[in-house]
Amino acid sequence: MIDVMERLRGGLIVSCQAYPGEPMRDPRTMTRIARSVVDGGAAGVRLQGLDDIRSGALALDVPIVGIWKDGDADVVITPTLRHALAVAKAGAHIVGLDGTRRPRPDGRTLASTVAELRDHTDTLIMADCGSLDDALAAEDAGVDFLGTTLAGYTGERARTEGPDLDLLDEIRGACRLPVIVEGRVHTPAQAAAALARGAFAVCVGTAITHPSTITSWFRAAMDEVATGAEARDRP
Ligand SMILES: CC(=O)N[C@H](C=O)[C@@H](O)[C@H](O)[C@H](O)COP(=O)(O)O
Repeated sequence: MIDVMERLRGGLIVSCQAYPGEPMRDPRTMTRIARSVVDGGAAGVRLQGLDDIRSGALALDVPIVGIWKDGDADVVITPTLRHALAVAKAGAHIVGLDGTRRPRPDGRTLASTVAELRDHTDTLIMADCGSLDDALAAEDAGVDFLGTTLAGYTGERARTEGPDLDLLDEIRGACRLPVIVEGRVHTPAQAAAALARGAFAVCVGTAITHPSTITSWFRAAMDEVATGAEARDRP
């Protein structure tokens, strides 16, 4: 097994996800995107869904953070032990799962989910956290990585425009586990700043792999100019 932790240290993880109903939601397409980001220097990828993970595991030689988003409860990222075991079996080197303190759909605690995963697999575990209290609880539960993935999405913290680097500082001040900064890293400068502030690795999704959102950013900026010009031209 590749030394997953060392290969990700200081690296860029690229999240390759398309959402339900989107044209790129297809394992072959996502695997091609994943191969492209690896060509560009990604140290690892984050893949959603068992088919994407299986396909990625065959085609890539970088660590895969696997998640399975399912259900319509609050907890959707690899919400139960069943999902986590399936993600590991599909070939993920790291199982990414909801690492918040919210109730999980199978009624298990994060700690018992982690313990069962340890008993049945040899994957590493990343907890997607939304606050410092989540990170402290996840560290106690025995995970390997803490992610800022859910900062701004659980009601415990404001949704910052860029990555929540204050949360990175707070977690680093209180926890000993490596922290992966994920969520709203939209520019290379933000990724570099996260690393400079002590992130173990940085995970970028939308800004690299979600063309419709990126396109909308360009449109919005251009529309502002067009609107301003119209206003100036008005008699
Ligand atoms: C909150 C949530 O459900 N985040 C998801 C987790 O897998 C993805 O939708 C994000 O794209 C991913 O975390 C990367 O973040 P960003 O796309 O902002 O770079």
